[in-house]
Amino acid sequence: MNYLSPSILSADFWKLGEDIKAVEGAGVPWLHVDVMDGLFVPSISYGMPVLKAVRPHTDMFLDVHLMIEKPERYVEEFAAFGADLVNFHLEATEDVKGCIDKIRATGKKVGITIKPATPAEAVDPYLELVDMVLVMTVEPGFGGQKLIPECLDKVAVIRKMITDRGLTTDLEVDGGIHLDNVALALDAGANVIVAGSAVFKDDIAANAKAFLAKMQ
Ligand SMILES: O=C(CO)[C@H](O)[C@H](O)COP(=O)(O)O
Ligand SMILES: [Fe+2]
Repeated sequence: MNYLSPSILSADFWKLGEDIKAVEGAGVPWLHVDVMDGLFVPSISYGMPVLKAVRPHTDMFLDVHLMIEKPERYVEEFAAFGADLVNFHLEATEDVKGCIDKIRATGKKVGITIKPATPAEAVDPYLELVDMVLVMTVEPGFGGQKLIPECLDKVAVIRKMITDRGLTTDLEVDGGIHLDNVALALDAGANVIVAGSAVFKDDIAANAKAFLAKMQ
């Protein structure tokens, strides 16, 4: 099953609710929430208050991408504020297993994320423990960047690991995905597609529907 997860990082925060309703109305199942701390990545986005504000107004699956140092400090709070899945970066913590366990204990789904320079093999020891692997296809920190094509090779490697072990782990790509390259990501083995700047511009519902049509 394929899922589109539009990133609200590129939404218009003056009318965030309206932008979210546009994608929900188009039939989009997931929503991607990027949290940046200005330390793990060079920018600061938003955090719990935005998640808390959005949660009561949508049934979409809230896919939270933590780009923060020592995520174990906050994963329980993000779960409590309405995340359905909490993704954290392997590079951001010295205790990956402990962080997975903390998220698991909240009853929410667990995702692990790797930056472009981190090899696919880094996820190997955790594959049985998580619901999703997120492969960054740009350097985390900003929306609107260009896809790094080599990252799709890692997607193919991780999809093979998942298949070989008989797992049902979701595999997400994030960064620089547009209508003209989404097929490459799907072909590499991704089944969850994040798109920010390609969705939250002009006619948002039409953009979302165009992605959904390419993802069936
Ligand atoms: O995690 C992210 C940035 O660190 C965003 O989810 C990502 O960049 C989405 O934006 P776009 O589709 O415009 O590249
Ligand atoms: Fe993201």
